[in-house]
Amino acid sequence: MNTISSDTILQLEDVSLGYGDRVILSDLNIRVRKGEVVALIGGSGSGKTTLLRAATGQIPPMRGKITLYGQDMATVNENTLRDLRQRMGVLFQQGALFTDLGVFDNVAFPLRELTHDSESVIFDKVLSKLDAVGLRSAAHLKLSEISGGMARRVALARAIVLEPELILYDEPFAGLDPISLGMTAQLIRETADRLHCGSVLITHDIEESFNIVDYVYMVGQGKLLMAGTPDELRASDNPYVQQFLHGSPQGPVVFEYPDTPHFQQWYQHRKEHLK
Ligand SMILES: Nc1ncnc2c1ncn2[C@@H]1O[C@H](COP(=O)(O)OP(=O)(O)OP(=O)(O)O)[C@@H](O)[C@H]1O
Repeated sequence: MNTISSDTILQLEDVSLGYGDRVILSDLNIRVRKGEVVALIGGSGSGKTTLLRAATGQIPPMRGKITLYGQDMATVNENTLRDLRQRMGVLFQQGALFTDLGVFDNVAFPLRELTHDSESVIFDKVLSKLDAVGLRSAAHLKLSEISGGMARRVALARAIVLEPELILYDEPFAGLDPISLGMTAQLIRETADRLHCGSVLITHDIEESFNIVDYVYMVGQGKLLMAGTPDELRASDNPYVQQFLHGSPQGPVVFEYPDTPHFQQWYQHRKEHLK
């Protein structure tokens, strides 16, 4: 039975993810539709970046099925995977701009690499995307001449310049001042509405993201803790959800990295050497 509806862009069905034999997240059921902005929230080390890696085909699921644009990721070959990735924009946590290229050329890079657009088309597209992030008049600058927050906005312009069908944002609000933060949130919403693309937003910023997202998936304790609209999460009496939403240090959210046999092995080994 095909469980994918035509407007579904990304779907995870009963997916477990991890590295080697260590399971990080299990039994994930997630769906992102066209035009929808979805937030992925959870504590540090809960597996959010791991989930993004799985969605982009960088790591295979240990169990379950990941479908992107209707294609089962487990069955696609390298060429198809490359095509699928081209229809996807990713804004990584560390903006990952090319330091030897200036602002304009960084945003132009995907167009020059992946399209046959003429330089005059590229000129218009890049300036329009820089305009969208408020940096049109910074097009001529070198990366060494812009601030960290501006660099993140350049990275955002680059992530949307190909007008992708799915955009993955890894902590787009990190390191932004309150004005840039609000502007970036609005831009993410407007981009989704205008391109009718799906958007996945990894974030710790509950307040800002809840203003613009349609749906929230909250991960923790190795699983999906809750899925729902921002209002449903706010109304939830799940203690983990409440602790996370209110940023309380007391509660079920574990701050400590979990003890593992690998750590114990390393610890004993080190101790032996100290004797
Ligand atoms: N390449 C890897 N190999 C082995 N383990 C990894 C690897 N990458 C991440 N992990 C482990 O997977 C777990 C989840 O990490 P992940 O980066 O997905 O968390 P996160 O929710 O994005 O965290 P943060 O909010 O701190 O960025 C962590 O315990 C981490 O140590």
